[in-house]
Amino acid sequence: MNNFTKILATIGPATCQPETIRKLFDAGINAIRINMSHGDRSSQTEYIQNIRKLNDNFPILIDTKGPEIRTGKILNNAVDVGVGSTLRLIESETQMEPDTIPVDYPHLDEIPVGTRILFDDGLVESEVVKQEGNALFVRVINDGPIGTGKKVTIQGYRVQLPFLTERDKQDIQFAVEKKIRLMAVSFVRSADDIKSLKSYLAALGTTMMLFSKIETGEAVANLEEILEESDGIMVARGDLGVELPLQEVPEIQNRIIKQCNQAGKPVIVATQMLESMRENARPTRAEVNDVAHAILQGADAIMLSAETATGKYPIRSVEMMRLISNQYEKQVSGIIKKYRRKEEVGRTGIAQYIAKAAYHASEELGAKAILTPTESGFTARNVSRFKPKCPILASTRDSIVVQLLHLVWGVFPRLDIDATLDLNHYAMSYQLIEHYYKTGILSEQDRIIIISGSNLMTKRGTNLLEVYSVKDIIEDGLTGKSDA
Ligand SMILES: Nc1ncnc2c1ncn2[C@@H]1O[C@H](COP(=O)(O)OP(=O)(O)OP(=O)(O)O)[C@@H](O)[C@H]1O
Ligand SMILES: CC(=O)C(=O)O
Repeated sequence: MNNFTKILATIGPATCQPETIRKLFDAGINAIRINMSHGDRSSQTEYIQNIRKLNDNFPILIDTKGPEIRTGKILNNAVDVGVGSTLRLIESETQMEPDTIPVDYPHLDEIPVGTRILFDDGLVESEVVKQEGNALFVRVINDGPIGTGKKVTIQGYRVQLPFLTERDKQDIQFAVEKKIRLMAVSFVRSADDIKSLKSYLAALGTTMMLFSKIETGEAVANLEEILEESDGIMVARGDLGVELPLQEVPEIQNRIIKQCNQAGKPVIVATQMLESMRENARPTRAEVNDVAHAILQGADAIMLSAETATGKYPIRSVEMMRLISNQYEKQVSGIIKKYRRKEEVGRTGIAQYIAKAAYHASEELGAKAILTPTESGFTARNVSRFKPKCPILASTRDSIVVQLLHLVWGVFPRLDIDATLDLNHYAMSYQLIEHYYKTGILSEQDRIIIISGSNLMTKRGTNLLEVYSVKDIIEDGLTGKSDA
């Protein structure tokens, strides 16, 4: 059992066929992202159907559009704009003339002359030179292509759209109908945004695991409260790099990863990780270094965007990420140990202490795995913080918890709907070990660690650490009495 770092791949025209999805699975992805800013209902429906045909339970994460502005449909899919040229921005769905760019924003008349407007995460930069009715005229500062559905960033301006737009609500309803349980939430600004989304989901009679995307200065400032309300975080470097000075992105990424690790919540590092592989079969050295760096910093998951959505080498991109993660992931515990030890003195709860003890025991005893029966995933997430060298085998009765745990570093979740909590402790341990023994994950000579709550019935939380030799427990059987 390898592949502790989780890989999230964005699906798109390059990868939506079943045979390609199968290859993505085989290359080692752990979840698929559907970016709701692109495609239409029929393509999104097709993606979900094709994924589920191969694996009905495969984790799918929708990424909301959020209160953002995008270009409409551009003729021939992209237009090259030159430095010094003037473009006219209007609210429209489709481009009618070459020098007019349609955008999906009704308040263009609020944007003052002199404002910087960036397209496609800053690829093309421009400045407003004139307002005329509802149209804005901008002068291009650096040239490049402007494509269909590309992000439009108006610097220093707070977009006048509600946190949950009508479009987002429709997209979320669609995801709920399709029984999707993971969501990356765009442009979260505060904990209140997440609370309002939870209320909206509750009104729809459901819950989802929510990954807040940190992509603005406001979100960076409110990280602690956002993290508290969220199930996980995504470092959305595309927007971060245009909303804030680009050179600040590395230190923000570092801070977010540390804070998520400390809270025991999964963090995904996203955007341009192997960007050049959209066109090339091999990444740049800098990209390989970026992926390695995110892993060594303690990221739970790394993401592929256009590389797998529209790129020429989607499968190779996943394979490359796997090669890099396999090279570095076993080194993470040594690197994070120093700062973790300092942080935790005097702050540890009982369950956190047991998780830490499980990590230490696994290293000293050379354990094959740490087993955690878990209701909410909390225990498994807490062990994952220490990045042990052996897998964390988590079994839970809750399918939404399984989905989340697929994105947590080093955790291999299993849905165990038959788990009975009225078993005595030994019998529960026996059943778990027997399962992993029969499926070939454990063998007789292995030692394993189980952490759980001593009183399964009252669910008082994790307070027990046990160490077993697989051979002994298999010999002793369900009741713990050896026949010999
Ligand atoms: N479903 C899709 N259909 C077509 N193209 C897609 C799809 N998903 C992604 N893409 C393409 O891949 C590019 C990168 O994907 P990514 O998901 O990072 O989007 P993005 O537009 O940069 O926005 P975001 O900030 O939401 O991530 C997109 O700009 C788009 O061109
Ligand atoms: C993923 C995303 O939305 C970003 O990087 O901005």
